[in-house]
Amino acid sequence: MGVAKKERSRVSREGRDKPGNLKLKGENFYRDTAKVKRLNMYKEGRAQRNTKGEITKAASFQSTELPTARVEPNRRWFGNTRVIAQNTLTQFREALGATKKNPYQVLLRQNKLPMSLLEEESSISTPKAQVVETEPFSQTFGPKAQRKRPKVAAGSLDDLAEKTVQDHEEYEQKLENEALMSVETPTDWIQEAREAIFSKGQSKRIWNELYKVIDSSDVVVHVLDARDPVGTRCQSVEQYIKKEAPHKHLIFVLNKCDLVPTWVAAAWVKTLSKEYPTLAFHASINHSFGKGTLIQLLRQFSVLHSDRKQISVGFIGYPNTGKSSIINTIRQKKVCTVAPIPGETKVWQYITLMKRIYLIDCPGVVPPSTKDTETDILLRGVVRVENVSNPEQYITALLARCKQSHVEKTYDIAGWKDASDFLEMLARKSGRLLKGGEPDENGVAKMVLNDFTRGRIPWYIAPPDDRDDGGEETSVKASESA
Ligand SMILES: Nc1nc2c(ncn2[C@@H]2O[C@H](COP(=O)(O)OP(=O)(O)OP(=O)(O)O)[C@@H](O)[C@H]2O)c(=O)[nH]1
Repeated sequence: MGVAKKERSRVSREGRDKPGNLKLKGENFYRDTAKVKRLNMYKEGRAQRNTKGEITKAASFQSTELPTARVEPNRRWFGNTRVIAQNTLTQFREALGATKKNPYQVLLRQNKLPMSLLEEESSISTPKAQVVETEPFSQTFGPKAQRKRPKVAAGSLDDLAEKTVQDHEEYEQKLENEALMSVETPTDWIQEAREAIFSKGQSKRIWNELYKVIDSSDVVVHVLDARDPVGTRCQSVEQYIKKEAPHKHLIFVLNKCDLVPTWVAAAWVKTLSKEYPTLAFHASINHSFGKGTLIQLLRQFSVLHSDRKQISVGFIGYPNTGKSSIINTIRQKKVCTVAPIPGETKVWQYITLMKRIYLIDCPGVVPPSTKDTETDILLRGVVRVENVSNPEQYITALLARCKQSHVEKTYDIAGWKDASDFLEMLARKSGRLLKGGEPDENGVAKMVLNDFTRGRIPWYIAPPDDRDDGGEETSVKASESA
């Protein structure tokens, strides 16, 4: 019996209606043209060799005679091109550049404008040494080269030193930004050396929450503490927004203005307004300040984006600056949990302010920085004081930030020589003694630190002197009348 016949009888015996692997004559038995073509294509992929293994005919892809693979140029490619004169370009750059830099003006329809013409950065960030364009090759290189001295960026040693310092600062800034982008801190060795509690607000989880809030917001409200706006400013986050999401509006809200004299708040608003629109605020459900202005501003943003169904406003900033309190104040209701301890807000939270405006509360974040000491971090209120193991060591720095008369008035004591003496006097005055009459310096130091961060002791960082207009001065001074 032939193979085909055997196979057919096996298939019928097993009761199957389809033949097995064996090909039977009939339908699909012969290869059709398409299949033959495909099989030949596979075959051509290999080089043909003789019995010795030498290639007699190269595979098609190995052939040196390549077919012409050229896309024919088309006039339509250039149909959407405009040519503008140099002076028109300059006018455009001046007019739009001024508007773009002004924090109180908004550039609408950025997608429709040739924004790339405004930014000349690309040519600056990748400078090309256009040597051959400016001097012929023979003059620049080779045996007849006339060029002896290399052209360096700095003219003198001082210039070079200055440039090195500048480069170093830029490098540090870059590291910080990279850390921010990768949600990892570049300063792992610093983190390890520090107590874990001083790394609060820097965890991956918190940064992820921050990114979620930034991504979902059209307006980002950066909440600063009026007593120390520079210390509670997250510049790396600002730069991140400027670079990655320039279409989002960023504004500053200077909260806790009730804890500083009016002139200090006014001076800080003036200084910070040069960079971003800044509002002074006092968060309180019944006796607030700045609530109307903030709501008005948010309404203006919603009008600006009238094409959208709603806008989202994200509140970001250091822990304990009062983000949740501001939301409660403008909602006139306790919608977010507020506490005098940092890290109260754990995850982001959506709140409806009105039909077209949503608010988002974000946990407090602390940007990784190589410059901040543990004392700076503690006195900014980032850390829960009860977890600090040696609170006494920070009292010297604390006393240096406050005016002596205010501390005397707050605790009704006077004439201490140093921080330890101060703590002892305070412990005796308030009756906080340990067994055997020893003053409880640890407990008293924690109390003083809490009073400092919660505003019982008046203090503030002096705003920069308006006369020199430098915007850098942050010397520590105590308040005149808080
Ligand atoms: N004096 C004064 N205290 C304020 C003001 N705003 C907030 N606070 C206090 O600051 C503390 C922290 O407020 P929260 O609203 O919890 O701060 P937060 O920024 O949400 O804090 P995290 O949850 O850690 O991110 C609370 O004890 C508030 O009562 C203000 O304008 N003035």
